[in-house]
Amino acid sequence: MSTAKSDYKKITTNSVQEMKRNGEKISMLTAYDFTMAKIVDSAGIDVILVGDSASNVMAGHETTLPITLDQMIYHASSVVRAIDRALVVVDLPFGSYQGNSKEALTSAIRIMKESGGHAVKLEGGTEIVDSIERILKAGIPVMGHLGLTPQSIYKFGTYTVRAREEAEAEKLLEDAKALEAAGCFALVLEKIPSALAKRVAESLDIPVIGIGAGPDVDGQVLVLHDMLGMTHEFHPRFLRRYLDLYDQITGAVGNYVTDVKNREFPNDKESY
Ligand SMILES: Nc1nc(=O)c2c([nH]1)NC[C@@H]1CN(c3ccc(C(=O)N[C@@H](CCC(=O)O)C(=O)O)cc3)CN21
Ligand SMILES: CC(C)C(=O)C(=O)O
Ligand SMILES: [Mg+2]
Repeated sequence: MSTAKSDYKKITTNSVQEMKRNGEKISMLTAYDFTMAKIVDSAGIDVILVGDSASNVMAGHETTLPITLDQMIYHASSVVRAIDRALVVVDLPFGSYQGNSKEALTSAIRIMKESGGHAVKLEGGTEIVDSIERILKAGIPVMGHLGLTPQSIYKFGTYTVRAREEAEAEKLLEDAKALEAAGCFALVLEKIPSALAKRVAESLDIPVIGIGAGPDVDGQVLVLHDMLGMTHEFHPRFLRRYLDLYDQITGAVGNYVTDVKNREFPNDKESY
């Protein structure tokens, strides 16, 4: 497939599964606010993730752990108001689903009811299958997330590539199969070897969307602010920058400051 954006009018969980069956790659980016979501949706993205990376990108926290369910709902409701076409998936934040399956369901229902998002994403494998099943029984689509799972960063201590060792790789494949069996409509794989990601994508019928998982998966996801070059200090190997907005914004703001200082803004045409 060499087409740019596909001709789906509205993306659903069924559409992304159909894309995998048809060999069409799935495009996914994060968004956390109305204005950015409107641009990304108009540009033809398939899936918008309201990621808990908002904790880093929007709020300046070091990890994704501090962001709350209320804050995720605020971001997600802003995104939902902007979109005409994309499927909107919302991360369940740390602490809103790990307690038990009832807590997970309550959190997922709040996301759906209060934000208008279309699906939720949870980090983890077999240990959260009962929660996933309970959420699915309520009619809420679930996306899985395996490999580098930032909500468990303190268990691992680093953001290095995951599942390099054979035992870990087998465990990840088993987790992926368990998520598919539980009924997840798709799965994110973060920062794992390409060969393993390929194996997972070939072993599953549901779409596998990679970030730092190589080319042989069914779709790709990046954090919007990273690919736009706004997050200056963040340059993992998997990141491709499509713009250098940090530098461009710095230049624009610098020009504005100069104009104000030099009394060159506003001019007559810009005044009443
Ligand atoms: N801005 C942003 N982009 C992301 O992709 C992102 C977030 N925030 N926050 C939540 C998680 C955390 N993620 C991460 C974090 C670090 C690396 C990483 O590769 N860090 C180091 C290497 C660390 C190591 O190898 O020990 C790097 O090279 O930048 C990758 C994904 C992905 N997610
Ligand atoms: C990096 C993606 C997959 C994510 O979970 C996030 O942005 O929170
Ligand atoms: Mg996340």
